[in-house]
Amino acid sequence: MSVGNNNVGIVLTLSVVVYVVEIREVTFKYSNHVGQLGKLLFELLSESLGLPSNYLEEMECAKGHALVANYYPPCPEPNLTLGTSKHSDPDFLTILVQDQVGGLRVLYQQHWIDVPPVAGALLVNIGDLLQLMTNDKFKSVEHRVLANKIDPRVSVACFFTMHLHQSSLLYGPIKELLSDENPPVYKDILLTDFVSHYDSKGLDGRSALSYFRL
Ligand SMILES: O=C(O)CCC(=O)C(=O)O
Ligand SMILES: [Fe+2]
Repeated sequence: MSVGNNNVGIVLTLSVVVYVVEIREVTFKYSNHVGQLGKLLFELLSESLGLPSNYLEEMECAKGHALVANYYPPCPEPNLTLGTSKHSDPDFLTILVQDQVGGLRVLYQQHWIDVPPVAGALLVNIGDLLQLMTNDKFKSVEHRVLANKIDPRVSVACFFTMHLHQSSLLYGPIKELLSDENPPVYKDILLTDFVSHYDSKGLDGRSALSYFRL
C-alpha cells in the first residue's frame, strides 16, 4: 500500500472515530433531556390523578429509561412486511420522536388511525405498567408501524422502564385511586413478573396486561 493510501486510511479512521464520538455525545445529551422531560411528565400525570406530584417518581417510574432507534427500510408492498407489529409498550411511559415519513398507527375503537408526523413534536404513549397502576384510567394504546413504499423511516423511542434495574417494589393499582366503585382489576406484581411474562409471551399482538387481571 502506498503512503498516499495510508493517509486516506488514517483520515477515514479518524472521521469515523469523530463521528462515533459525536453520535455518543448527541445520544447522551438527548437521553439526559428526554429523562428530564419524563420526570416532568410523571409529575403532571401524578397531579392529574389527584396524587402528590412526586408520587410516580417515588414509585421509580422515571428511574430508568432505554433509548431504542428504529430503522424501517422502504418496501414496495408495505402490507407484506412487518414494520413493527401490533403491540402496546411494556413500560411506564414512552416518548417517541419520528421523522417526516409517517407510518405509525394507533388502534382506536377497533380502527387503525394514522399518527401523522408533526415537525418538532414528540409523541407520548402511556405504557402497560401505568395502565396497571391507574387501574385502567390511563390506557396503554396499541400501535403498529407500516413501512413506507419509497422512503426509509427512522424513529427513536425512549422507554421509561425498570427492565434493566432491580426493584423490589410491588406494582399494582394505586390504593388512593381505588374505591367500592373502582375496585382493583389487576394483581400487585413485581416488575420481574411482568418482564418474564412479556418475554415468554413473545410478540403475539396480545397485551401482556391481561395475564395480570384479577
Ligand atoms: O417507530 C415507531 O414509530 C414506533 C416504534 C414502537 O412502537 C416501539 O419501538 O415500541
Ligand atoms: Fe411501541
